[in-house]
Amino acid sequence: MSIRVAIAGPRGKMGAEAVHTVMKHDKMELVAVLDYKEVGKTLADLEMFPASYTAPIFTDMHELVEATAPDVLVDLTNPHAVYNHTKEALNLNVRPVIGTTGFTDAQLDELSAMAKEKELGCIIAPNFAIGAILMMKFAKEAAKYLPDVEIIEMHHDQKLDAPSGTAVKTAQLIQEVRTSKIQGHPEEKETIEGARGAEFDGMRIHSVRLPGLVAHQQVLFGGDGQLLTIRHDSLNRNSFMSGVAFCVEEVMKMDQLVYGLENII
Ligand SMILES: NC(=O)C1=CN([C@@H]2O[C@H](COP(=O)(O)OP(=O)(O)OC[C@H]3O[C@@H](n4cnc5c(N)ncnc54)[C@H](O)[C@@H]3O)[C@@H](O)[C@H]2O)C=CC1
Ligand SMILES: O=C(O)C1=N[C@H](C(=O)O)C[C@H](O)C1
Repeated sequence: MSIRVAIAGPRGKMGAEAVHTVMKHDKMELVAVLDYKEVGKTLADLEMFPASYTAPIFTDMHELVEATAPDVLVDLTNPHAVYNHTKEALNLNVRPVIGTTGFTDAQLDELSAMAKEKELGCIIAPNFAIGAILMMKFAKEAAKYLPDVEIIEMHHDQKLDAPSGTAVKTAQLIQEVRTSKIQGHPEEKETIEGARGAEFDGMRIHSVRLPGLVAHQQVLFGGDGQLLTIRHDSLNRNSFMSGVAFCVEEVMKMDQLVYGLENII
């Protein structure tokens, strides 16, 4: 039996890749897509997709679910839309696989409680690329020994949220093992606001946005006379697609929310 998949954000950079991934997958069926405005009746009406892509386009999640009964909703939209999409999907007994970043801690807690109550799988993955998951795992390990750390994340200049979901997740994983400390000189002062980056439990996170970049992060650890750099580069959005397919299959076996692929690989 195929897994019935719906995708929110099909015209986006990630959404379009995910459409191709699901269409090519022999265990999945793309039953519908969700957009925020009327752009056509089916994907085939859009120039960017071939005529064989006949999944209908909806602008309302309730109508989409009623008409096409998806098992899974993959969301690749934006930080403003994703929370409501996730909530609506859970309410309609559709399992969310969320790649969109920008959740608050309170939203994650609320969605986790909802998924638990409904006994429904839900994956919120700040990064689907296996190399990025390994970077985060290695950074967590390194922080046990080298607690002075700064994160530099670098993305394309169309990105809406800063810091990236991956940088936040990396800092949270490091926080689990690192003795809390304020870094840098105790009396340091910024002469231009923001010069030292965002502060997370004493760590600093720096966000670079430039055309030409895709998604890159380095985690720098400083020690006595030494520097360790752990770096990951996504060179294209195909780097995320095996993770998307993995999550769609995995979420069908789950009955609660998981935040971060490091918990299930
Ligand atoms: N978890 C991961 O591995 C990755 C996550 N991302 C995240 O995925 C999200 C999307 O990234 P991109 O594709 O680069 O952005 P994008 O801007 O290219 O695409 C977003 C799409 O969502 C659509 N959209 C906006 N509001 C909507 C709504 N209410 N309903 C349906 N569609 C809506 C827009 O029309 C647009 O086509 C971002 O939050 C980004 O951070 C991006 C890359 C990898
Ligand atoms: O917006 C992006 O492009 C990406 N967003 C995710 C994030 O915020 O970490 C994942 C990846 O870095 C690409």
